[in-house]
Amino acid sequence: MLELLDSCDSRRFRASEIQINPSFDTSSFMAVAAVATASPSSLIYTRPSSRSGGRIPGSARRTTAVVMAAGNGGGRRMPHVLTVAGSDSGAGAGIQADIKACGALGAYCSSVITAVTAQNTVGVQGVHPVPEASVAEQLRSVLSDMAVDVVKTGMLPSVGIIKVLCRSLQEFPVKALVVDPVMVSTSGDMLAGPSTLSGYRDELFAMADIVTPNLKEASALLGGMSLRTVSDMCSAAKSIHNFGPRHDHAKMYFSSVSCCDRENYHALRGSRVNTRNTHGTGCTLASCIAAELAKGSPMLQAVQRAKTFVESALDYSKDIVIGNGPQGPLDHLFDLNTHAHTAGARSFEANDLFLYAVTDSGMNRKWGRSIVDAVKASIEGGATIVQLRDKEAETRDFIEAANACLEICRSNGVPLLINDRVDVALACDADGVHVGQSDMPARVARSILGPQKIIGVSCKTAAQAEQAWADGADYIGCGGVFPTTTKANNLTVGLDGLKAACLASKVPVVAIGGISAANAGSVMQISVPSLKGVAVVSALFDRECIVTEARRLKSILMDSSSHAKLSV
Ligand SMILES: Cc1ncc(COP(=O)(O)OP(=O)(O)O)c(N)n1
Ligand SMILES: Cc1ncsc1CCOP(=O)(O)O
Repeated sequence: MLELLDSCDSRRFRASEIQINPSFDTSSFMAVAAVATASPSSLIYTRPSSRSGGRIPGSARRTTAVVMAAGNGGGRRMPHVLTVAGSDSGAGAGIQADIKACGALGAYCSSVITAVTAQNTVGVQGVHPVPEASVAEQLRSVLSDMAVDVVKTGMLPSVGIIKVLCRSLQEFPVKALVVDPVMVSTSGDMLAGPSTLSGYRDELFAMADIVTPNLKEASALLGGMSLRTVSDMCSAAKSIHNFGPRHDHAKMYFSSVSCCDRENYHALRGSRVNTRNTHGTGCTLASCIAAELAKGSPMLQAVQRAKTFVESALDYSKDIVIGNGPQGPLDHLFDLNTHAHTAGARSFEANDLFLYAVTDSGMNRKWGRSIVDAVKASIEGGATIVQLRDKEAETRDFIEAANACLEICRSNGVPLLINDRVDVALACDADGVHVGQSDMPARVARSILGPQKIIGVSCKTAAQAEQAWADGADYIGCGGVFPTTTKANNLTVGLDGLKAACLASKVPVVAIGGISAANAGSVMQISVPSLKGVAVVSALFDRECIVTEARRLKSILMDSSSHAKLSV
């Protein structure tokens, strides 16, 4: 399927395309993938202040800088979608859905409101078109000032408004036009009069790059034609295509199952999600296509990504309850919320670093215990955070061990991080990762893992600490403080090096390397506020009784930190 999709990539922005989507109004548009594919690297994450101790996180500062630079004519432009649609008071569809969907995919979304509707999960209680002159004024405001890449249309309640839009697009051409010919709501209520059919057919379709009717709308556009089989849908797509788009490589997409152009037929299969929360899926699909086009995706890729997004949103939203009616909305921002909602997961606090247990598979083998028993014992002894560090494990075994340890950590409210392996952390939904200077850069890990996960970075110097903060790290691990045999070829920074890094660090610090009950007190006594604890491997896992050693260390740390507090 992907090969077929790729074969059309060269036609970006030139093709006129038609999609008939029969299933959004019947809850049948289903999740193929459990993981959202909204390209994470293009999202700008700003983390909540509770995670950042009130400071402005690096990512938020960068966003501000971009906005200011763009105002001065420099800086980075954001992909920009303008939605021309109706307001849905319930915010499941219309303008509100469009803005959320574009935002979730990293595109800026401006809005021209064509109608104000009163609706909820029960149905549509009122439709009030906005006067044509006001629509024209809104269009001019946005299009004359902002660099809009793609226009996406939703509810256009009258032929007059369709004509106003066509004139604006002639005056201010954009890269692509996505037309979602909204006529009937998912609840079956009429949102545009029959006269708009001619407006679409005679005016707007000729300018469109893709048209995305659902089955009812496709049928209405074709004079009530019955559309039951895939073959019906294919011929409907071709008929609708004949209304307008005139480009050489004209394509047609139809249904959640397939899409085609003049020469090719592409399967876009999914499976059904059993949910009542389907309100706004049509608007969301069209907006996602628009957002992807604005980001520069070729049309088929944009359609595929949009479909994946909607499928994931349906899957993630299937159990949410908003309103009492039969048709609930999606949670468009599921990707931002998912990890925060993971049962047992909680946000990072600096004091989590107090007694940081870093596992070692070799040591546990030597003492004849499983990783799970070792982690259990460290938590029983008082470890406040655990890192799974295994340089030899096969990926499958690593994930299995991580899942087992995660269960223990979650039930004890202790975060579990994965050493080096962002893929393993993602696979088991661990609380985060710890990366070194030669591993995946923290800013890349952040863009992959999203705003909620914990990211620690190994740093030996003030400059590395500064960089880690700018990259969005939650904490740094500084060391080796003392010589150690656990990690080969590791430069020792000593207490002075630790102090320098702590003084420079804007995020909490944990000391690591050669730390044991014999010297943990001296580490904490450097008394720099950013130093929050010690991370140990052999002092716990290369001992006969992990619980006893953890308790001993904890009590030393508590003594020395209260001593340090008194002497500050
Ligand atoms: C808490 C903590 N600090 C530092 C390290 C070292 O990480 P790294 O530099 O990536 O070395 P390896 O652990 O990969 O050998 C750590 N793991 N944890
Ligand atoms: C992983 C790591 N990073 C710097 S030193 C070190 C090893 C710490 O092990 P130990 O606590 O046994 O000295």
